Amino acid sequence: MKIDLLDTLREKNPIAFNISNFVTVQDVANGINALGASPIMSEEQNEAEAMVKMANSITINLGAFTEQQLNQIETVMTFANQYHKPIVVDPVAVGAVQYRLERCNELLAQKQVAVIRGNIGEVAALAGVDWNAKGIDAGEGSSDPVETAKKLANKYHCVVVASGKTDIITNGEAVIRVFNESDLFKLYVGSGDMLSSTIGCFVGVEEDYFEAAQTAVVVFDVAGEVVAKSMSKPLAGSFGPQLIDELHLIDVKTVEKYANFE
Ligand SMILES: Nc1ncnc2c1ncn2[C@@H]1O[C@H](COP(=O)(O)OP(=O)(O)O)[C@@H](O)[C@H]1O
Ligand SMILES: Cc1ncsc1CCOP(=O)(O)O
Ligand SMILES: [Mg+2]
Repeated sequence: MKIDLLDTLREKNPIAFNISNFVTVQDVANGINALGASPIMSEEQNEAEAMVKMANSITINLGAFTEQQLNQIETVMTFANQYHKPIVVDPVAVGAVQYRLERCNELLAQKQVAVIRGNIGEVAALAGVDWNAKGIDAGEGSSDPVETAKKLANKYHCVVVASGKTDIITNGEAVIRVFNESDLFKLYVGSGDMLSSTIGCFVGVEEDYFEAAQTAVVVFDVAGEVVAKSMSKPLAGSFGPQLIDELHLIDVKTVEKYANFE
């Protein structure tokens, strides 16, 4: 695993264009800014081409899109493919809302993305695998998460990150599992969105998207684990800001020391 991509990220300070949701946009912007990227958000169709040309990567979060935003998202994805800029998609709640699932599958069928990052309920829905998702959360199911993630990666010829207590990263063949974790991630809305946008930062500096996704997951998970272990009162409200602080502080040595993957 290329953990020193963290240094590359900070040297290059990539412009990370994010189409976020109104719930978590500020945590996403501050999280990836603290990490060493340069976030920019936009919801305006008329500046789509300029945004894509300027950006090193595009992260599209489908957390709370409107019909108008969907048109902008389509335009942005078209330009991203045209200008060869990597796209990360976060398919929020596609396992729970049929409308979202249909729109997301349409986008993924028409455009080429670098990485899909969702919880296992979202990944299963896109892969067409049986699972009971619960709103924005993964929910429950008995299908094999690794086979499910691989199926989705092969369906859309991209890297898939299926997050959860264990995070699964696959290009459809090879699989890496990351075991760093904390229950506090589940209590902080936006953890998943921040992870997706962190992956967006790394695909902006590394053309091997499988490698980029691995580094992003390990950096993000270790940051959260380090924070959780350091808290005298491990509570949800203060976890988020401290996670942002740790994304600022974390270095290659710390990640190498605590990273737990195979
Ligand atoms: N059950 C869990 N226990 C510990 N960490 C988790 C758990 N679920 C998710 N995480 C961590 O939380 C982050 C967000 O993942 P997840 O909760 O699956 O996304 P989402 O918020 O989109 O549902 C990931 O870094 C993942 O490692
Ligand atoms: C609560 C909520 N509703 C629509 S988007 C959103 C945030 C989802 O964030 P995450 O998937 O990172 O928990
Ligand atoms: Mg999510």
